[in-house]
Amino acid sequence: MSEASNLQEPESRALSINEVEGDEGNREIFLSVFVQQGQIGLSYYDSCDYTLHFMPDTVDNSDLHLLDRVIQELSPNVLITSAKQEQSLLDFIEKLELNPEYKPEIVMFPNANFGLEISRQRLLSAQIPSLPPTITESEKIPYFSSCIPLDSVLMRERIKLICSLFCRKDVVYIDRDTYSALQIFKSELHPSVFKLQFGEKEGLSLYAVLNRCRSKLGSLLLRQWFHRPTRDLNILKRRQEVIRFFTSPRNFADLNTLQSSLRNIKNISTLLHKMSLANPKVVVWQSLYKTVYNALCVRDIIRSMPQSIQLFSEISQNFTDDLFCIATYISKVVDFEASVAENRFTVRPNVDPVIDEKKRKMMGLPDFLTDVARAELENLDPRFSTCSIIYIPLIGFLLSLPRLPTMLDKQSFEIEGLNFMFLSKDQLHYRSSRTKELDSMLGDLHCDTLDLEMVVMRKLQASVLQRSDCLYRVMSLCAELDCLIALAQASLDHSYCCPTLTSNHRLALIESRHPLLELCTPVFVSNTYISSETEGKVKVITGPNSSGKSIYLKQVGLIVFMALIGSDVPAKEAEIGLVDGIFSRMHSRESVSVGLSTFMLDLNQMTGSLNHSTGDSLVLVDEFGKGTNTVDGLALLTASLNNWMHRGPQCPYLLMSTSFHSLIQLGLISDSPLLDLLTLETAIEGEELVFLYQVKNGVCQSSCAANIATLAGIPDDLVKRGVEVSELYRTGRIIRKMDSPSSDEQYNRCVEVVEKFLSIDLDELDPDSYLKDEVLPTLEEML
Ligand SMILES: Nc1ncnc2c1ncn2[C@@H]1O[C@H](COP(=O)(O)OP(=O)(O)OP(=O)(O)O)[C@@H](O)[C@H]1O
Repeated sequence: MSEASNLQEPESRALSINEVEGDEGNREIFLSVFVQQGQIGLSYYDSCDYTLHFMPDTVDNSDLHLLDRVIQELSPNVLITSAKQEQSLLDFIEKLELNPEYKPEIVMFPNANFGLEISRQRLLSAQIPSLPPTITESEKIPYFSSCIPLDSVLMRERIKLICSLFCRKDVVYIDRDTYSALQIFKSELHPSVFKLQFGEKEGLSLYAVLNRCRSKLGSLLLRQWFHRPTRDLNILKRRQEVIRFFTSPRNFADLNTLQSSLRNIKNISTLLHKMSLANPKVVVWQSLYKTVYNALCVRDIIRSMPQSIQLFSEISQNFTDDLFCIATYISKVVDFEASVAENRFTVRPNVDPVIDEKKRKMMGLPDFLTDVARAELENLDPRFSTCSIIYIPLIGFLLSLPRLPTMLDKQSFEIEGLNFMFLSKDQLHYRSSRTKELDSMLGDLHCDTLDLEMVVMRKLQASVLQRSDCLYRVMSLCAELDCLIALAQASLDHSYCCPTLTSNHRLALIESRHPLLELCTPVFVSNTYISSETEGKVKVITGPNSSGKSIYLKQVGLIVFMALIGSDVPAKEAEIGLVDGIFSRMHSRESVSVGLSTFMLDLNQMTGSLNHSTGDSLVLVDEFGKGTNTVDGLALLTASLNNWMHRGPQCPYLLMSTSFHSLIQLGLISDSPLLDLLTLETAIEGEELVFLYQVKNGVCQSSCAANIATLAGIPDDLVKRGVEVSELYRTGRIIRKMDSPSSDEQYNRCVEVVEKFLSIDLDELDPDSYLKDEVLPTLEEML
């Protein structure tokens, strides 16, 4: 018998997301950075779920690549650092301030704030909801030591809660431009005016295609995986085994049931934070109950699955009976129906006999008060036809009478034997001897009940918070499960295959596809890419414009990326040797948005690829060198290509597309066993160029620019003239301007010049002035 079925099913009323999940719109991230002797210390505080994350001190290079990645992932609102700082960080901050796209607030604190002792003290004085409030400082030390090595340099100004390690071991390097060129993320403004306040939404991107997560926590974790592709085989294999399980057809039903439970798992960090406040709202209790109930449902299903799968056995072990206790306590204690009606925490009957007794009295009160009111009416001035007895918390019982037309001012409100209290909505309120009796007889029933219910609530809060460790584990395991089910679902929907991850230095993508373009085009032509030291690590691709070169490059980059987050990939088969970075030279950002010229952007990207790629990196270069004079661009491209090839085994997996056909025709590339020349197939049907998008070995002989121009709708006469000029240039003949005189006119001009020449009297001729005034202007005209 499953444990969740012993509990009452939670109400399916939609809860306001912001109330329970934290307000993403007002999310603020404070990143604290400290650089010392090539080591970088980082920690950040996320106001969305009140967590503090930190990264143990790590070596970073002089350009602070690691810091760049962290900033790219988090986009912190505030960057905190010490006023006394190393040059590398100062240079980094200076560059950051030049970026018009993203400007965090930079805050510098005195260096003393970053000392070890002061940081330790700050941590010890922090309020951690999962720890009992009575815990002493010396008791807190072992707790903190289990989360953070306290001998590491810590730098936080405001600390509330320690949560997870922010560890970046084995993270694959991918820069901002590559993320954008490969369309891994793509944020767009929300088209609906009603949703404008929520800012951006995800456009067509790899993240949007793979994100089938049902919980917000899952989506956040998947985003984190996207920012931290890894070459840690253990992590990747752990993810793959779960995906394998859910892509098996006999497990579809479980996949769907798990997804409907995961949908109801809310952000537990936020819930626990709200639980630690004085008076959590009813919606928080509802949400917590729903979360725990659904976590138990997840546990019940997972326990029936093979426990040889690491994630499943972790869920079975870590979703302990604490969850059952929390759910049982909440369902037995909280009266959700009454709580919603009264908009406050209300205790169920049979929890506390004193509360029950008081509530019983309160329930019987209306009838009793009607009798009292009837008796009071008999003693009143006969002008009053009605009266009632009301109860106001903290004030007590009052006699309420309708205001008569003759009662105009305060004096006229006075009635003998009664104390006038106040006037509200044409009702006069009095204290009588009978109401005074009621006060002493029934007391402050309502307030007493509230106080007693508060005491019960505090106990319940404490018992939830005591079990917060288990809840945090539930949160992270559910998020992981949600992400992996999402990846499995995407794999099923788009017929992906499971890549074989190896530490061999080989990439082999058989019949691979572009994961985004295949969704937008009716027929996608799949292509194979095999790269290793013996199978051509350097591929130079030539092909007419629009033949599919860029798509081929991007699809290789995307597939390798997908494998490095543990996902299945769009291919028939794939073998992925773990790469350490993906570098690219592709157009992604507009030059205006970064304040650099297009060519300068190209050069910056190429510099990064040349300086930081290793034998295990994947480098994608699309049309480098086109932004400047052809000869100079070609020279730079050739030099870069030769530089890579001369590195031998340290040459990266290089995929380079170019329309500089002379790179090959003029024999500019050094001979190397690493080199492989590829082209994209096209065919001419009649006059028309047909793109086949099939990659094959070889070199493209013609750019087919004229055919493509015709396809694009350029007027025929312009295309004809283009072909004519191109032919004249290739064969080294003179190219005449379109507006040059016709040959008849030219003949007549020549005759004129010759006649003039014959008529010259050579004895009287001044050669200099003749040359200047007659010959040169005529020559200019003729040419
Ligand atoms: N494998 C494919 N299957 C189907 N359609 C494709 C494929 N590859 C490319 N295409 C189509 O061809 C278009 C042009 O592709 P792409 O941008 O890669 O060409 P290109 O050779 O890089 O062109 P250019 O040199 O002008 O940049 C794509 O937008 C897509 O519609």
